[in-house]
Amino acid sequence: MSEKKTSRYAPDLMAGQVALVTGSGSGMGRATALEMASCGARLALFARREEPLEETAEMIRAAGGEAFVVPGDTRDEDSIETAMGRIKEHYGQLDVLVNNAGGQYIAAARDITNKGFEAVIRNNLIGSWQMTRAAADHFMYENGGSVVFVTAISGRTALTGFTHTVAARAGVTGMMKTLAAEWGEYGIRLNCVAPGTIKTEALGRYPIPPERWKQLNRSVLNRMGMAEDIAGTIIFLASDLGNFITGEDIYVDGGETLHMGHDARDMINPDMFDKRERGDGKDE
Ligand SMILES: CCC/C=C/C(=O)SCCNC(=O)CCNC(=O)[C@H](O)C(C)(C)COP(=O)([O-])OP(=O)([O-])OC[C@H]1O[C@@H](n2cnc3c(N)ncnc32)[C@H](O)[C@@H]1OP(=O)([O-])[O-]
Ligand SMILES: NC(=O)C1=CN([C@@H]2O[C@H](COP(=O)(O)OP(=O)(O)OC[C@H]3O[C@@H](n4cnc5c(N)ncnc54)[C@H](OP(=O)(O)O)[C@@H]3O)[C@@H](O)[C@H]2O)C=CC1
Repeated sequence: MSEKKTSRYAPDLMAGQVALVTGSGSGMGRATALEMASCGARLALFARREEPLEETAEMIRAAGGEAFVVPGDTRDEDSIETAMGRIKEHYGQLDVLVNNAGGQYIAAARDITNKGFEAVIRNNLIGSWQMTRAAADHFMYENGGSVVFVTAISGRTALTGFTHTVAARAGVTGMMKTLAAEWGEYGIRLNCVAPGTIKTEALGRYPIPPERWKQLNRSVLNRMGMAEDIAGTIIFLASDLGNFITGEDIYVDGGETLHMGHDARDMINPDMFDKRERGDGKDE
């Protein structure tokens, strides 16, 4: 169930559409770009490092798809303007924007400086705003479109060690809802996908050995999330499948955020809750 799957949607689901995915040189961004290409979308790949983007583009081309690399930084207006201009020249249209780029560092709130807080807000909130505003200005006010933001589960629960990014992601969700209300009349839909703990290269950047992630994972589905789990939901929202969905915030966390308060399994007898063979009920 957890193995990587490709082409889960119809191969023409996104035919004729152009999609820009930020942070598409790795992790969820790459998985989304690959799967969108397998649905017939033509891709524009955006991140700071060109080499990983070229690798993604090569993977797409090797599978028969079309991809175009536009390096840039979501915090840098000039690089965004350049990217939009190049997309206009190359494809002449942009129908889907996935704001997936982001990142932060772990720190106790008492150790976060104002400069550090601002850096994380810039990377995760302001960057997403700047991309979205530019996509609307250049393409979507005129022709409509769909925007998906990748956030985090922090809208529903506290996430100690991440005060700055929780503030940024909650900001993205609020911004998304308000833009959805304002921009419906332009035919622009906006939604968020909030991932739980997802097994990507990024987890390797935390000071935790890989096996610890398995222990720390609170998904009720007994596995870690995969980049493809997130990609599938992003495509559902971005494509025509989500045609009447806007202003939504979908959690893809394997039930991670179901845990609130006490857990009886820690207090009573854990065996009571063990997985058991079920009878047919006749003798019970
Ligand atoms: C959401 C839940 C789960 C999420 C999972 C993932 O996201 S997986 C993704 C896994 N993670 C990633 O992918 C990592 C991505 N993270 C980053 O790229 C950076 O954290 C960034 C977003 C702040 C870069 O913004 P930038 O280039 O604008 O920043 P800069 O380098 O110039 O620093 C500005 C200030 O920020 C502070 N500060 C910065 N780093 C640290 C630190 N390690 N330690 C302490 N403090 C730190 C410091 O105050 C610094 O000022 P100083 O003291 O130098 O005068
Ligand atoms: N993995 C997880 O468990 C979770 C991740 N998230 C978030 O989901 C998103 C994807 O995560 P994941 O795939 O795991 O992470 P990755 O670090 O693999 O991907 C993030 C990508 O964003 C790009 N990026 C970062 N900052 C910028 C920027 N300022 N401008 C342009 N590109 C940028 C990076 O490329 P480059 O360095 O080349 O610019 C990188 O490829 C991120 O926003 C992450 O914070 C949220 C919840 C959980």
